[in-house]
Amino acid sequence: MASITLSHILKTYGTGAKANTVIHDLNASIADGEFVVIVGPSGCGKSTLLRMVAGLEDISGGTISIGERVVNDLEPAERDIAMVFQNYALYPHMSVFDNMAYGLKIAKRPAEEIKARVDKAAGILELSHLLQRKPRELSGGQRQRVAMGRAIVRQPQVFLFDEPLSNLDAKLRAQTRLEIQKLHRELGITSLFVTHDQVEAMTLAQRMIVMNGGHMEQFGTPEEVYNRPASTFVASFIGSPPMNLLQRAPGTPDGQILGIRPEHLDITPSGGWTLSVDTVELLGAERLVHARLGDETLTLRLDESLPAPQPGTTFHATPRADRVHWFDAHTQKRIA
Ligand SMILES: Nc1ncnc2c1ncn2[C@@H]1O[C@H](COP(=O)(O)OP(=O)(O)OP(=O)(O)O)[C@@H](O)[C@H]1O
Repeated sequence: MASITLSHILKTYGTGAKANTVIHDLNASIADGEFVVIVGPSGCGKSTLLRMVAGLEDISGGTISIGERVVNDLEPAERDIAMVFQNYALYPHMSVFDNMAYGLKIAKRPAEEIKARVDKAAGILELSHLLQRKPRELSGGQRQRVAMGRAIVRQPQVFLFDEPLSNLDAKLRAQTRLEIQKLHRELGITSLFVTHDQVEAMTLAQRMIVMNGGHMEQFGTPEEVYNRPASTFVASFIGSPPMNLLQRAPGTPDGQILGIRPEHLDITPSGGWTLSVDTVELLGAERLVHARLGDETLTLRLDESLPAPQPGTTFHATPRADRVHWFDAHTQKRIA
């Protein structure tokens, strides 16, 4: 196992007038054994960053270290990493056993050792009864487990996951998420996991890197990112529905933005803000009330058991004082 240190990482595609910098001076230290999720919208540079750690993409500037070694100029095979991809990348003509054993065969490990390592990984992943099948005879979730098994048998210092769950349906995704958590608890291997899904990020991460346009907006635990978002971008990217961001709510100083999450607004008989209801959505255990405050819109999340205001009516609500966030309207950064 090993730590990963990203120091002043820069990535530019193309040269001269066509140069396009997609990662800007990124710094992060991932501890030995830590599970870190890189999350952000499409095109923010998260796959590029992961691929640079893997050695599948050149590094334009800065250094990447795995443990004590600077790996900038090492081939992927020399970095002691294993990567799990979205499309599984299994060999269709090989059995599950051979797919999992492939890397060890290439590394010329003895046959007994290969069998022992594959059997152990198959046991952990509940694949023991499927070892003689071909990938086409497996479900999507089982294929993903084989891809993970192939990574485990190599006993790498670092696991890299590139959106490994995005081809699975919602139920399998949730189940595989739990399996990955369990696997990490058992093996404790330093892991970097890329996703655009904030729920996946919040549930899997010990710490998460939130990226936007090639910049790291925040690096923190899910609790820190949720409770103290570093910018309006993080505030609206993490959390569903997103945090309400209001520039003209009563009491908002000039040049500042008030942030309040939908669940942190309380309906009151009078006082506070006067809101007019646009629409109400029932989600099961809770209701979303979409309302207007002057010319701005906001959302409240209410327990389903509470009486909900009706569309077309007005009501009063008060933001919980200890849950209000302030951002600079110019820089969009959190005001301490
Ligand atoms: N080979 C390439 N040549 C030029 N530009 C590239 C290349 N690969 C990626 N880019 C650009 O780099 C930026 C980051 O891409 P990257 O694939 O890392 O984003 P991402 O956050 O992983 O997005 P997604 O979730 O859609 O995969 C994008 O603007 C993309 O267009």
